[in-house]
Amino acid sequence: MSVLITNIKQLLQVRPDNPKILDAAAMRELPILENAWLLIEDDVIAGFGTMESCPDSSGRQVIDASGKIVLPSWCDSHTHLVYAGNRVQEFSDRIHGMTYEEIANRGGGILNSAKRLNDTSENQLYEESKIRLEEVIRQGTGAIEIKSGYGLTVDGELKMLRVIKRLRENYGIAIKATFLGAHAFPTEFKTDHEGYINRIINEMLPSIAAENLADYIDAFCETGYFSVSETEKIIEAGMRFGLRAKIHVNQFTAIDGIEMAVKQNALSVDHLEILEPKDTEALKKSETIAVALPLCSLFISIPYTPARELLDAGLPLAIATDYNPGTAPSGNMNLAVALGCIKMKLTPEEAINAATLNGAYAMELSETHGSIGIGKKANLILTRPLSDYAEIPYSFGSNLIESVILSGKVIQ
Ligand SMILES: N=CN[C@@H](CCC(=O)O)C(=O)O
Ligand SMILES: [Zn+2]
Repeated sequence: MSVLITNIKQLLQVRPDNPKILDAAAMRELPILENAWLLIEDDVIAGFGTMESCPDSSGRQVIDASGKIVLPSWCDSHTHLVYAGNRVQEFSDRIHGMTYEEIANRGGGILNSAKRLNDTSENQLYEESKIRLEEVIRQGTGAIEIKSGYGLTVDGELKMLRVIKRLRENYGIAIKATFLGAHAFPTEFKTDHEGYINRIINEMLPSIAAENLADYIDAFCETGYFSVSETEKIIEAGMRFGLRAKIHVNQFTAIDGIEMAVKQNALSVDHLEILEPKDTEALKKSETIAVALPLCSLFISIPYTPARELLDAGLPLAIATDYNPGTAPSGNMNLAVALGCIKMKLTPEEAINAATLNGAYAMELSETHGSIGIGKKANLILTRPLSDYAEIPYSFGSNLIESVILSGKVIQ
């Protein structure tokens, strides 16, 4: 199958040299082609250029993109999209003044979702999750990471990861799976951390590896959750099974988890709403990327990741949604990009780079996703007619997407 997109007003993120990551200096630039064409053969980008060199359209499906913008699909490197039910009751409780921490302390939060999930069948969980996946695809996401972590039992974690596997098999979107058994301590292990960590290491990890269900390992490294040394133990165990770390850290407190994660060569450290100069120092000269989650900051009213501090230190940054029932019940990357600009003071160029190529890096997908280049996956967003790409974060409440292309197939 061959699809030719013509008369593209602005083709964004054109990087023929196919870089794998963009540091702060590179993030300032968003290479574009004006009045462009793009050719898709099967599921990959086969060519692009300006309209003077547009290839013959005969025998090809032609999409006229006059006035419209084309960009690579969003790469959402941090989600918990597989979950059961929702937490609307806690939403009301927070509106009435309770904090996330208070709700968690009375057995709500992650443990609430875990109870629901363990009472839900694998089929039901798949049906609920696929609705969310289909929605984020329509919102322009073309590569996504999905975590487990609402099972907290061997069966529950396996159930979640099998659902992620089924989603990967049934949809054209790239999906990476992360094992997050260390999301919270189940009530029965509240005073027996070692017992639960042993269960993660000796029971969950071997079963997951036997079915090849995970790409990465994660832990919630936070005061009241997993300490730095507990997190390190879990990372090391994951690495023995070939799972590199992506770590929840510095969401509420800075406890030196970033330094440890960098030492363990984590792929990403995610959240970072609370950041100290030593954390930024630790990230320099590392291959670990910082991932900001602005929808979480918006939804539970916590600080936004100080993106300018990270960029001023020369570091690369990715933006993701954190789609989950408790702190960010939305997988809308368009909104995450807009908040990156409005609340984190990123320029539109920086925010789009953070949500495409750097997001792909945070899933080890930047070879194939996140920019326009020959041979890269044909996962694209086509906007409705716009004056300029800066309208994408500017018109933050509007749906600017006219259609998306996933693995070369046009989805309206
Ligand atoms: N902080 C840890 N995990 C999720 C929230 C989980 C939940 O509340 O269900 C997050 O990234 O914000
Ligand atoms: Zn998260």
